[in-house]
Amino acid sequence: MKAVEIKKDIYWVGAVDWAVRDFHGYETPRGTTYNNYLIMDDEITLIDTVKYDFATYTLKNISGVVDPARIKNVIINHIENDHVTSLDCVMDLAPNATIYISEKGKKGLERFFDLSRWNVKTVKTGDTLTIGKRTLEFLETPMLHWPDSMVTYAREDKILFTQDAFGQHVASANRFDDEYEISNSPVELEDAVVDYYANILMPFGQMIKTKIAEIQAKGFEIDIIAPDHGLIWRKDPGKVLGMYLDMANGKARESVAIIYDTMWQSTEKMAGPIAEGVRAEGLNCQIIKLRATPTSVAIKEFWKCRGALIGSPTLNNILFPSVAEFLTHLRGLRPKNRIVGAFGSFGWGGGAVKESYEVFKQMGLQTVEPGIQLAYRPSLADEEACFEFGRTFARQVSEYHKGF
Ligand SMILES: Cc1cc2nc3c(=O)[nH]c(=O)nc-3n(C[C@H](O)[C@H](O)[C@H](O)COP(=O)(O)O)c2cc1C
Repeated sequence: MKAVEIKKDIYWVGAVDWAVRDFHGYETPRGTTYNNYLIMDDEITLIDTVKYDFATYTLKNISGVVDPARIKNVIINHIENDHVTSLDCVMDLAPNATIYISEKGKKGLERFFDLSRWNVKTVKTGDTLTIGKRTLEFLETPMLHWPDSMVTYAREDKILFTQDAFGQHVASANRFDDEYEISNSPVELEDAVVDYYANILMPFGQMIKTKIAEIQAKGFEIDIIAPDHGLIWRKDPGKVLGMYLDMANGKARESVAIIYDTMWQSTEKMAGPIAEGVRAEGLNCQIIKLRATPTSVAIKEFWKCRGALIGSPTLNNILFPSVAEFLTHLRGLRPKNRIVGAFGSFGWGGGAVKESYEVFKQMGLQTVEPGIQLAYRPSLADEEACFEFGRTFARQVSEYHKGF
C-alpha cells in the first residue's frame, strides 16, 4: 500500500501483514498491520517503525512522501519487536535523526541496537517537542502494555498516537474505522477490539482507567486515535475509549462460556447437559473445545462472558494438557470480575477438577464449588446431575452479575 494521508501533512506509512496467523503465539485470523506515521513539518518526524521483515514497505511509503534522509526526529512510543526492529533501516538512511523515547524504552532499545552511533533523547510525561507548526506532547503509559510504553499527542491536529493501545489485529485495505465498518461491519471491528483487549490488555484494567483519566484531565481534544495495529479511529474515537473503560470496569455479558477438552468424550458428554441447564435459567452459553479452538479465541470468549465452566479429564492425576495450558495463559492475564467452576470425567483417583479450583484460587476469581466430576462415562442420572449443576451455576452467575 502507498502512504495514506490521515490529516493534512500527516501520513500512515506502515505495512499490512495479510498473512500472519501466529502473532507471538496468539492467533490472528484477520492478519494485522504495523502502523507508523510520518509528520511533514519543518522537522520531519516519524512515529514508530515496523516489524523488521516489513522495513522495505515502510521505507517505500516514506519515500513516496519525502526522502527518508530528511527525517529529523524518530519517536519510539513502544520498543516491542513489531514496532522497533526496522529502526536501524530508518537510521541508516537518516543517521542524524534524533530518537525520542522514554527512559525505560532507551534501556530496552539498548538490547536491540548499539545506540552509541545514534542521537537518543529520553522524554517523560509532559515533555514536548516543537517540530515547526506543531508541538508534540508525550505521556508515559507504563505497562500499557510494556514498561516503556508512551503515547504522543499532536495538539494542533488533535491526534493521539497510542502505539498498541486501542489497536486491533486486522489486515485490511481500509485504514479507517468508518471505511471498515462499511466494507465489513461495526460488529466485526468491535470483536477485534475485544479480542485484542482480552489477549493483550486484560491485566492492565486499572492502569487503563488511570491513563484515560489522565488524558481527560490534560484536556486533550481527540479527533483521531492512531494505534500501531489495525484501523485508525477517526469516525468516533470516543467509542474505543468507552469500550476500554467498560472492559476495565468489568463489563461482561450475563452468559456462560463452557471451555473444555476431552480424551474419550466423557467430559464432552457432560458439557451438553450442563449447557442445557444454563439455558434453562435463561442465560446464553457457548461450548468451546480447546483443541478445536485457538487459545486466543477461547480467551476472548471467556472474557465476553460473566461466567465460565472449565472442563477437563484427569490424565496422570492432573489436568489435561490443553486445559492446563489454557488456564496458565488465563492466569497470566489476571482476569477479574468473573465467576468460574469446573467439571470433568476421571477414572480412578481424579485430580483435574481439584487442580482447576487451585488455579482459580491463584487467580482470585469468584468460584462455584465443588464443581462436578464423575467416573468414566456419564450415566443418565449423571447427565441429570450435570443439567442441575448448569442451572445452579447459571443462577450464581446471574446473582454475581447484579454487582456490575
Ligand atoms: C493415559 C491416561 C491416563 C489417565 N490417568 C488417570 C489418572 O491419573 N487418574 C484418573 O482418575 N483417571 C485417569 N485416566 C482416566 C480418564 O480420566 C478417564 O478415562 C476419563 O473418563 C477420561 O475422560 P474423557 O473421556 O473426557 O477424556 C487416565 C486415562 C488415560 C488415557
